[in-house]
Amino acid sequence: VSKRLTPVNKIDQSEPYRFLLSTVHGIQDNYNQQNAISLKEILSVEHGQLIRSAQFNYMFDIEFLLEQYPLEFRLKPLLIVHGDSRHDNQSIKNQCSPYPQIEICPARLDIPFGTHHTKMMFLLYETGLRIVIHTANLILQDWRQKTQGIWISPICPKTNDDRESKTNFKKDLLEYIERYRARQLQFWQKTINEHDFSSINVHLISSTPGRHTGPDLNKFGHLKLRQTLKNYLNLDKDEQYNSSPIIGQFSSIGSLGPNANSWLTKEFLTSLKQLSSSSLESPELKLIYPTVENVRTSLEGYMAGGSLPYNMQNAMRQTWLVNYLHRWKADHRHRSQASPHIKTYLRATNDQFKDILWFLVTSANLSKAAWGVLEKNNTQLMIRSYEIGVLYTPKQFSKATFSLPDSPSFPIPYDLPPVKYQTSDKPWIVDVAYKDKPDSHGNMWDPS
Ligand SMILES: O=C(O)c1c[nH]c2c(-c3ccccc3)cccc2c1=O
Repeated sequence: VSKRLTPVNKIDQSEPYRFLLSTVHGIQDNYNQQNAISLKEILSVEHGQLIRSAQFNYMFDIEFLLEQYPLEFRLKPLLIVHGDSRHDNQSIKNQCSPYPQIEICPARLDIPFGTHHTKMMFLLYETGLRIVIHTANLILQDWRQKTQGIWISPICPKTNDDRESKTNFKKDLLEYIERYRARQLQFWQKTINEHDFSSINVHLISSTPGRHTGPDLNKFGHLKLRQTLKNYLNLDKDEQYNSSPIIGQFSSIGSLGPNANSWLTKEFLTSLKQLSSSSLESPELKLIYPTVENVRTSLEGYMAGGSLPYNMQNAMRQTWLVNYLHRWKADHRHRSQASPHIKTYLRATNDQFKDILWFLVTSANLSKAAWGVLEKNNTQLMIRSYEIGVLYTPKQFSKATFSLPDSPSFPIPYDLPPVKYQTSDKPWIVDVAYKDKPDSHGNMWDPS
C-alpha cells in the first residue's frame, strides 16, 4: 500500500462534508483529532502563503486573534467586519489602532435590536481563496471549552471565467456582501468573482437586516431556507417524509410570542418542513437547548451560561416552549460537557434518526431577529440581524439521504434521538441566580 507522501491535514481529511467542531481543552485528545480543529490550525501556514484576510464576527479580542495567525502572517492586511453600534465601534477602534495593517468595516444596523452575528473568514492565499463559515466569536473563551461548528471550503483557485457552484453559492455570497454597501468590501467582491467556486457543494443560507419583499422575499432568512429545501430536496415519493421529525439546536432564544402558533410552528416550522412537494402535516419539532444541569456540570461550569443569554423576561412569557425542549447530549463526540455555542437545524427521515434529509450549521439562534418575521400579509420578511450558515442536501453528494451508518457518515455534533427535558429539568436562564448546587469548579451563579 503506497504511503501518502504529503500528510493529509485535518481539513482535507474532513472531505466531503468539510464540517468540523472546535477542539476542546480538557477532553481526551483523540476526540480532538477526528473532525475537530482549532483557530490556529485553520490559520496555519500548512495551507499556503496567506496574502490577506477578512474576519466577520460579533465579539473580537484583536490581540487573541492576531496570536492565532502564524507569526509570518500577522502583518498581512486584515479587514475586521463588525456590528455598527456606538459602544462596539469605540472598543474595536481602540483595539485596532496600534495595527496599521488592520482595516475596520462597520456593518450598518438600520433596524433596532439587530446584531452582526455573522461569523465568517475570507482567507486569500497565493493558491486561491478559502471561505470559512462558523459559530465562534473571536475571543479565547469561545474556542477553548465549547462546542462550535465550522465549515471550511476548499481553496478555490483563481479563474478567468465565472465558475459557479451547482448550489449558486458564489451568487448568493455576492448578494449577501452587497447588502453591506461598504467600500471596504469591494476588494473582496472582486476577489470572490475571480475565483472558481465549482467545488463548493453546500448552499448559503444568510440573513441581512431589512424588510425584504418582491424579488428579495426569498433571498434571506427562513424563506431562503424554505425556497432552497423546495428546490433541492427533490426526493422521489417524498410524501413518505411528511411527518419525519425536525431538530433545532441553538444557544439563545428570542421572544417567540404567547404560544407556538404565534411564529414558531405557523411560520418558522412551515419553512423547516418544506419538501419538494408541500404537505399540510405538521412534523414533530424537537428543540435542543442546555438545561441548568448541563451548564452546571459543563467544563466551564456556570460561566458557560454567560454565553447562553436566554433572559428571564422572554422565558417567563413563553413557558409553553419548555414542552419542545431537549437536553444537550453529545457523548459520541465526547462533548456533553463542552457547552454548545454551535447552532444547527436538521431533518431526519424518521424518529429512529438513522438517516438525515438535510443539515444546516449557522450563526442563527431561535429568534425572529435572526430568521425574520412575515409582515404585510406575508408579502415582506422583516429581519433585524446579519446571520450566515451553510445547508447540506443529499443530492449535492449524489445521495438520497445522509445515512448515519454510512462511511463516511455525516458528522452530527450531538446524540440522536435527542433526550427530552425531564420534569426536574429547567432551561438555562442567564439572569437568574443558581445557588443551591455548586458547579464543576465549586462556584455558584449570582448575576445580581
Ligand atoms: O454572536 C454571538 O455569538 C453572541 C451574541 N450575543 C451574546 C450576548 C448578548 C446578549 C444580549 C445582548 C448583547 C449580547 C451575551 C453572551 C454571548 C453572546 C454571543 O455569543
